[in-house]
Amino acid sequence: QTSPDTLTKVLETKELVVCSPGDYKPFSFDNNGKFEGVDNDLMDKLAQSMGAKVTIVKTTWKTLMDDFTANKCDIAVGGISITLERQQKALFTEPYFINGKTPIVRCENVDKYQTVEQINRPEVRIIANPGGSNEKYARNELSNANLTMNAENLTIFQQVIDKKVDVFVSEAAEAIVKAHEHKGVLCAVNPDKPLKPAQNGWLIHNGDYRFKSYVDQFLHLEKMSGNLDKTINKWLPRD
Ligand SMILES: O=C(O)C(=O)C[C@]1(C(=O)O)C=C[C@@H](O)C=C1
Repeated sequence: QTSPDTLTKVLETKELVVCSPGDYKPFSFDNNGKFEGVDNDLMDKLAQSMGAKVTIVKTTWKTLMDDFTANKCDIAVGGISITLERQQKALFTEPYFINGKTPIVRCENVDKYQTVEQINRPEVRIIANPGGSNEKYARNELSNANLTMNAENLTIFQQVIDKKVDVFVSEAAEAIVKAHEHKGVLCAVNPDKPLKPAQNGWLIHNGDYRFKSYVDQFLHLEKMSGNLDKTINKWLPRD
């Protein structure tokens, strides 16, 4: 089996095909059919460096690895946590964001849900979106809590606001964005000290070290120039 050569393909076709679930602010979210966020800005710039344009292929957290390994796209983005399980199926770029599991709660409950011990109890109603690391974390680390699965990520926050559930443990970046969108109503519990740390990266096809090296260098230059921080700050409110 020959290794994939994504760089040559993109240079020739002038198209960078990007998989994204598109349900996760600040990284990639579907804004009336247009995918926006940190990762989409960076994909536009990455494509531009190869004289190419981005085509988005929408995926889901459940189907992400299957869609990627079935070659539906050249690179996958959208706030993907770097995990060893995923690394067994594909390569990751260098990390570009430090993240980690962070409870999102109604603000009056911040003191109540500071630790895993406080959340992992039968009387605590938690919620999760299917297919990604949030579901895994809820099932593995919060197995004593009362879990409701919510088919899609976007409507979870209203369930917390409406007191249908008490805690959504998600990633720090999303917790910060949602606390900002629902100021005084939803709060992120210690987003700077996650319950479980994670870093985000992008998926590169197995064996394609040439493209990995290219994208890693792109990220390295974005970091050195300060542009990565600028792009993150554009989408991630700090208040
Ligand atoms: O699976 C992952 O790696 C993610 O970080 C994605 C994930 C999740 O864990 O489900 C994280 C935050 C968003 O709520 C949506 C999806």
